[in-house]
Amino acid sequence: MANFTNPIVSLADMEAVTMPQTDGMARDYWQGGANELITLKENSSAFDYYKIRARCMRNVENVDMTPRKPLFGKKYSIPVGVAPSAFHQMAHSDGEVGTARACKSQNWAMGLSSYSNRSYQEVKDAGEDSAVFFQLYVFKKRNITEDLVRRVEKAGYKALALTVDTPYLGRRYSEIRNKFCLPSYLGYGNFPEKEAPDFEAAVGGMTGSTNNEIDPSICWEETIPWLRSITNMEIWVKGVVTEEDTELAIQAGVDGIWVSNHGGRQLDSGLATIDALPEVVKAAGGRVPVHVDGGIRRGGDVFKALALGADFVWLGRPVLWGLKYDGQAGVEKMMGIVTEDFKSTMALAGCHSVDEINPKTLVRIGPSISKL
Ligand SMILES: Cc1cc2nc3c(=O)[nH]c(=O)nc-3n(C[C@H](O)[C@H](O)[C@H](O)COP(=O)(O)O)c2cc1C
Ligand SMILES: CC(C)CC(=O)C(=O)O
Repeated sequence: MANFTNPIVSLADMEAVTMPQTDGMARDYWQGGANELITLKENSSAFDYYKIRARCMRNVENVDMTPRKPLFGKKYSIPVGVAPSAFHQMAHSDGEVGTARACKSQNWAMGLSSYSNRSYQEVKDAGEDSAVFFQLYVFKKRNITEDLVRRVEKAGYKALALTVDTPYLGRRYSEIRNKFCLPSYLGYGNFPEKEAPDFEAAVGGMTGSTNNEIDPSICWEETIPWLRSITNMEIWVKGVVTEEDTELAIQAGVDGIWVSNHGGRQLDSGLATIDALPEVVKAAGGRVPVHVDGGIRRGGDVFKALALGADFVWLGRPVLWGLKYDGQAGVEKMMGIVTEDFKSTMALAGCHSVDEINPKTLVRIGPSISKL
């Protein structure tokens, strides 16, 4: 564990103490985003436009944080999970296995990145019922993708989270400037040696080319039916932010929608996800579950996303801060902070259960959103 003197009481504290002790290349990779970081910053700041309408005198001695609906038949502790992010061994030698152990011990759900350092099998063994989503990038070499999908299904993952906001990597200036590359002692856990994706070459965005390039031609008509033809896992799409794509996704037969802008790492100047969420929830109309990630750092942020209709929310960067802080124990500490903060928000807002967190518990102030 790094040497920290002050108690860590918020995720902001955890970020503040871990980042200065993180090697520059890793720090830029985790903290960075696309272009001028407008969407990255607004993902968090947009939460402040939503204010909670607290009810009082409601006997909140007991507060139940269990999610509204089970996820893949399981009741997790809280409707908050670990979003898939690449290369956890840059934060701690246990990598994604440490993350998975924390998820299992705290009964949280976890998504694993295609680009994990530890393998999908090691993570499944460590996380068991917590390791549910396998985040999928479809590669130009479809045989590599197909083989991977079949292997993760056999390992027991419940769903693919097909990332649909990354036909090319966003232009992340810090990664381009410092020529981001995976340290040579780390590997790509999910691919046999000869098929390892060449991520470094993709860092230039559209100008890059990779060994296993992400396929920019994926589309509703072709890709969802193709995935259906090769797997019985559920197929979710991660990166939908509009009502139009919500409808197309449902028409294509997806099992769930994950509202995301990749933590502001892809298209800059896209809407903050908390602002995109209501239109997706409305368009989905209860036909499929809707999850969201992006900028969630406080119990109040979780509350607001649930009030706007999300069934579940996911955390990206805070997991890396936790891993950096103290491996599995650091991730558990991060989870403890979020849990405590969410419980406190529910109680102070007068909600006994997640079911009571609905749009009436919120108002939005500040600049309004209108379509042109
Ligand atoms: C360092 C890093 C790596 C990521 N890698 C992936 C990835 O491999 N696949 C993916 O779909 N999303 C990836 N994401 C995006 C996350 O899944 C998630 O959408 C985002 O981090 C949520 O925003 P937050 O970090 O503000 O919580 C990554 C995010 C970060 C910060
Ligand atoms: C290896 C990358 C493609 C992982 C990713 O999605 C990201 O860095 O945002």
